[in-house]
Amino acid sequence: MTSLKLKTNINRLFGELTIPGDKSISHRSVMFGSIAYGETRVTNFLPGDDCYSTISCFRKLGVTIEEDDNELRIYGNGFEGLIEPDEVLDVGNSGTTIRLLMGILAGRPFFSTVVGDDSIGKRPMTRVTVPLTNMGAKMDGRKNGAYTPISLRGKRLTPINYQLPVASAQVKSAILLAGLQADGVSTIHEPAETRDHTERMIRKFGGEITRDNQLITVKGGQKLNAATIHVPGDISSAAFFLVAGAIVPNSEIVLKNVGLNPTRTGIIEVMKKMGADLQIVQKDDSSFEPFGDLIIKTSALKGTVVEGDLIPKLIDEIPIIALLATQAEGKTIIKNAEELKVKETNRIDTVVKELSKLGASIEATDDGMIIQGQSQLKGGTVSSHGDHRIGMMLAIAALLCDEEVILENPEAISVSYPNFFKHINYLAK
Ligand SMILES: O=C(O)C1=C[C@@H](OP(=O)(O)O)[C@@H](O)[C@H](O)C1
Ligand SMILES: C=C(OP(=O)(O)O)C(=O)O
Repeated sequence: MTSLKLKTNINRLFGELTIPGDKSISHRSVMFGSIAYGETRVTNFLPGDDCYSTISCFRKLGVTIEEDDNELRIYGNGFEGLIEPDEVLDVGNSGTTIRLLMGILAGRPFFSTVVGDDSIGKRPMTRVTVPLTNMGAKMDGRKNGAYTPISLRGKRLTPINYQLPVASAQVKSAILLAGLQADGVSTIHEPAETRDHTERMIRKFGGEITRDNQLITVKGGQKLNAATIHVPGDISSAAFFLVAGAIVPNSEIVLKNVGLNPTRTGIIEVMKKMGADLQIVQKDDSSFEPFGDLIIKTSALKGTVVEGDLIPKLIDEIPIIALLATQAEGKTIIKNAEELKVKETNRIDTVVKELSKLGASIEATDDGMIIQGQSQLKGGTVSSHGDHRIGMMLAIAALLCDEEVILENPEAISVSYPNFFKHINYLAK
């Protein structure tokens, strides 16, 4: 494990950034390219570790995937084109890869084993193994099938009518990918709307899927055809610079080509409610995923409450929203966010622990956190705990610190944003 001296005490952030490709959409472009027929071309694919884990798994399943500087090309032969892998499928640190992959493998008539790193080994898998087993797949794993390694033998699947016990796009997507292989029509009811990239991908690849309020319906046996995908920038990555621009004095940042799918824009809603000087310009709704440019300027912020159906629309942004709240006037309360406990780390614990070290006034609750605003942040040694979003949040916090800040395990950041430090250095020039 290495450590890094972070940039501190910054007077201003200024300039224009093009945000790298969306992680959720990049994963799905490889998966759908692999289960469709023909040559899928993907531009602005995120070159993050998690997305390379997805590519590596599908190569082991027999799919030819070529990559050069500008483009990814995936040569799919339908679900039937996937073959039994000779090796275990290693998803690294990626929850999205393992859960969606299991949905695909559930319907394939061969044996496979999925594994990941230590963090993946602690994340719950029953949420996908239960519905997929109900559809007919055979699966087993450590602790009665709850944790990796998990072995699977896919089967001919029966459709399912399923009420999701948690608002999770990964679980929904795993069932949809299995549903596409089932003998009949499956329905999924989600307790709150979650990111809908899988639904949009099904349509983009020529399939049909319908939604009526929180009820989603998909028919098995549809043939998907290759597509040309341009991946918009990741709003979850843009979030770090939206917050940085709002809290570092005298700043103005333009963020280009940011994905603005309404199931992902909770951070914009919250920042506007807190009083952020944030504008959306050049919005383009004509593509399968909307995108646009964002302008953020230093802002006078006030505390807020973040809760309820908004949580799934900003789940990955909560660590950076917590930092934002340390600079707002008054109290911010984050509730109904217990899902944070089962991410790359327990993000309630790691956010509270690491921001407290820098002098923030923040306490953990059962389902979120309470933050008292307007703290002067100081220096210290902090850790990403191997969680990319915690590492990036701490690097943005350091910009406000007037003493030295050392970040342990900064490498984790390459999971979703390999150029992150380059982008900070560019804006803080
Ligand atoms: O479907 C996806 O691409 C994702 C869904 C979310 O997870 P959950 O489905 O577990 O909420 C999110 O936290 C993750 O970063 C990506
Ligand atoms: C939770 C995350 O990803 P995953 O679940 O794919 O590991 C994330 O990127 O914040």
